[in-house]
Amino acid sequence: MSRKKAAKGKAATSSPSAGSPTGKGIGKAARSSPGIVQMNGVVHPSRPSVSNSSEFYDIAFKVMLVGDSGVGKTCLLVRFKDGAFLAGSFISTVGIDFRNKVLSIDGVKVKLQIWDTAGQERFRSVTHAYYRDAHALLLLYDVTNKTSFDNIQAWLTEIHEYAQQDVVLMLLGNKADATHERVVKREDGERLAKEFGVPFMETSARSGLNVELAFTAVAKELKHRSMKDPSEKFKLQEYVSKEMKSTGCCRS
Ligand SMILES: Nc1nc2c(ncn2[C@@H]2O[C@H](COP(=O)(O)OP(=O)(O)OP(=O)(O)O)[C@@H](O)[C@H]2O)c(=O)[nH]1
Ligand SMILES: [Mg+2]
Repeated sequence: MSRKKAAKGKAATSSPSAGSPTGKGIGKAARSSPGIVQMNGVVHPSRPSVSNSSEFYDIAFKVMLVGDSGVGKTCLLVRFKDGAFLAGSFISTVGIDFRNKVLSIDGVKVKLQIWDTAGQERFRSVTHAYYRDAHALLLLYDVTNKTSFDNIQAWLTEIHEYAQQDVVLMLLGNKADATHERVVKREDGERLAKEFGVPFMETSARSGLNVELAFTAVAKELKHRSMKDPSEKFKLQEYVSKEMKSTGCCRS
């Protein structure tokens, strides 16, 4: 399998027309710059990147982070990408942003292009434009914020409306480290996820709990789907449950 070179992540604009992950935007990017084109649900680079990144990859996918403002989407991405926690004052995302990360999954280099959306209502129309090209969605709520949990149903309705039917979806209850402020029990998250048939785990961008696992599980599922190898059976829900059990509740 030939290796492609990953473009380095950089801030995107709040307008879908520039650096857009939409079909239209991709087409433009692929023509005018080292970009990406979409084939059979898998994103391939149109040609080797000329960016300053040295990371090669075999297959690439788009993953979108969604959920209410303040649930920790940006912090989760920064924790995954840089292994750090963005402490201090809360800077709400404007429009949309993205970062790339290449993971090695069973010997295959899987590039995740991770889109960090703005949770604020006023940017919702921007987010809508990006859904259709997402291969996976990580839907977050904040275990210390009941409203963010109650809004999950509305997010799921929106996902049904705008995302691909076969999008890989996972529910994450973030800020699991905040024991004293917790208002949503883990069982409540589990119940909701079961009701909607989506894999679930609690995470913490602060401690790193399950952050790697969440992205790896999604990358494994996407890689499995794209390879369509019948000898290799992979079930996202089972993988998540097994990984969670093997490390108790609290893998970091
Ligand atoms: N204790 C704790 N705080 C967190 C965690 N993740 C994020 N935070 C805090 O929650 C606040 C919001 O985090 P962000 O990542 O900016 O939230 P967001 O979902 O990106 O918000 P928008 O960009 O407005 O949609 C910040 O003050 C973070 O420090 C976590 O895992 N634990
Ligand atoms: Mg943000």
